[in-house]
Amino acid sequence: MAQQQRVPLIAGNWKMNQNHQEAVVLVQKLSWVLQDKKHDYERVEVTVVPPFTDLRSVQTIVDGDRMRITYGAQDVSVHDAGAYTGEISASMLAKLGCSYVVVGHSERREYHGEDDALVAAKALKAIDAGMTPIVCVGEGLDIRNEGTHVAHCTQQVEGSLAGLSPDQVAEAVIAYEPVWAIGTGEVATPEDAQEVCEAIRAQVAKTWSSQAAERVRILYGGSVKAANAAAIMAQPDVDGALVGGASLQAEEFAAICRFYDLPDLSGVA
Ligand SMILES: O=C[C@H](O)COP(=O)(O)O
Repeated sequence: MAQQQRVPLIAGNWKMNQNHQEAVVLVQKLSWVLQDKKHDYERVEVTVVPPFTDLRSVQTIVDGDRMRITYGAQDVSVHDAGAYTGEISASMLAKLGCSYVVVGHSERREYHGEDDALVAAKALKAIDAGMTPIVCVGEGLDIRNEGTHVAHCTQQVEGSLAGLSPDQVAEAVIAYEPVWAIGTGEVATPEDAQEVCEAIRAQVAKTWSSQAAERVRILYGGSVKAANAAAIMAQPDVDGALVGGASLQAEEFAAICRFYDLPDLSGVA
């Protein structure tokens, strides 16, 4: 399905890296590099997803310097307030100016036992607070080797967006991240990324609406670098990237954000 009016989104998930002082330096550097290249944020949206402890500092620098970079959080509580030690509510994140909240990242699913129902509840909390959830799905190596990865991912989409209306799904972001490609240097081929992103869009059309399918942005994540971004982003159902390791280097991340300037090296031996 053609990309049409979907504005690509490049999101940098810093994971548990960068203290609040380092965060300010990294955001400033990213902004400078993009400014230097006259980056058009209407053409490609750029967001960073720092640890919770950095958000206030990132908010201050983004607002103070009137940056066009947006930012988000890596997780959110399903609870609104109260005795939930260690949890952070959606309203707290909204108050910090977060535009996005990543939910259901494979590291949350694996290390914190999060299932699709919890992920859907978190997505709804983010939406209720005025933020956009980036809902992550993806298969492990065993499922990929079995060849059932498409069914696995479409089922995860069904479960992880359960309860959202077609309009809410249209405004959401889905990230397809094959677990075997995260932080391993093992990137899925552009065709692998397209296969699953296309199937996810078809599933959204079937379960929600064709309009939601046309509007929802679907990102690819897993060892995205400047060297492979152009080929991945050229796929018709890939609307951006969720970038981990490479988002910690301002120059590299800025190059990914400007993927349309990069050569497509996929055919080069
Ligand atoms: O959220 C980001 C993904 O887990 C990808 O991480 P990576 O780019 O380091 O493979």
